Amino acid sequence: MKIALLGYGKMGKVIEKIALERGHEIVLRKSSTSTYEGLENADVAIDFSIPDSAVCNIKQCFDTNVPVVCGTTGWLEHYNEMVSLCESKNGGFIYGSNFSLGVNIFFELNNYLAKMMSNLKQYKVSMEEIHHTQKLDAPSGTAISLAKGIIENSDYTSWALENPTENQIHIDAKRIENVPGTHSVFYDSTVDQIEIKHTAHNREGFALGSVIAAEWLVNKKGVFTMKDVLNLGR
Ligand SMILES: NC(=O)C1=CN([C@@H]2O[C@H](COP(=O)(O)OP(=O)(O)OC[C@H]3O[C@@H](n4cnc5c(N)ncnc54)[C@H](OP(=O)(O)O)[C@@H]3O)[C@@H](O)[C@H]2O)C=CC1
Ligand SMILES: O=C(O)C1=N[C@H](C(=O)O)C[C@H](O)C1
Repeated sequence: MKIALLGYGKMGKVIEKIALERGHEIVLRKSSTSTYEGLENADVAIDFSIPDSAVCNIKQCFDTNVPVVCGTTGWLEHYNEMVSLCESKNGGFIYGSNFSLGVNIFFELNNYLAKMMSNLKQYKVSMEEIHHTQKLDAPSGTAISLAKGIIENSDYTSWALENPTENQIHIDAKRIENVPGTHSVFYDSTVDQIEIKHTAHNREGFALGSVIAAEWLVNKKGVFTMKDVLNLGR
């Protein structure tokens, strides 16, 4: 499979290593200063760039008729627009806030726990995410997905980084040198605390998940998620 890497930073380089190990070929390594030359030869593109460039990169893939897996976070206000564009251009598109298998299982666990806790009003939910200091967006895309899962299964209505109201989920976004990504969900009462937590030890899980998603997306049309790729059911 011929892969175009849109973004060749910390993630792009780990994705390249795993893609080569799995027998794929890299036909483009795009950074902020290079062009899209080579994209037209790709079977699939994998975008791990920056919040400000993701939309432009995705559009370029649709225009070039190359299916695209996007792991870049911090651009979600344009997600619905990209879904409509994908449908109108008959493209292939997967966005995932987190491509690791562990986090995708954690998402399911979070939904289940939120449903169970929804009638137990003595517990108050909150979240913490910890990432390296180079991260451009806060809260993390993963934290936003976790909050969405809680909102869909409870009476919480939105999230807030500061001064949450009664119906808002507080997300504490911490930045600590060299942390690849740690997410916790807490339910606190006056007598105890329940905590679920996912800790990434390195970036390999994210990268492997994105390559598996790319292998799955080739020759497919439509908008999908990691849940489809991993066949985790609806
Ligand atoms: N979904 C998931 O599983 C995961 C998502 N992420 C997300 O992936 C993104 C990238 O993370 P990371 O690799 O750590 O970040 P880095 O800062 O290490 O790399 C970003 C790369 O994007 C490049 N870039 C900037 N502008 C463009 C552009 N217009 N087109 C193509 N590339 C461009 C940069 O190029 P230059 O060097 O020239 O500036 C750089 O190579 C982030 O949004 C992060 O949140 C991260 C890990 C897992
Ligand atoms: O920027 C990162 O590094 C990460 N970003 C993703 C996010 O915003 O959730 C996924 C992972 O936690 C690492």
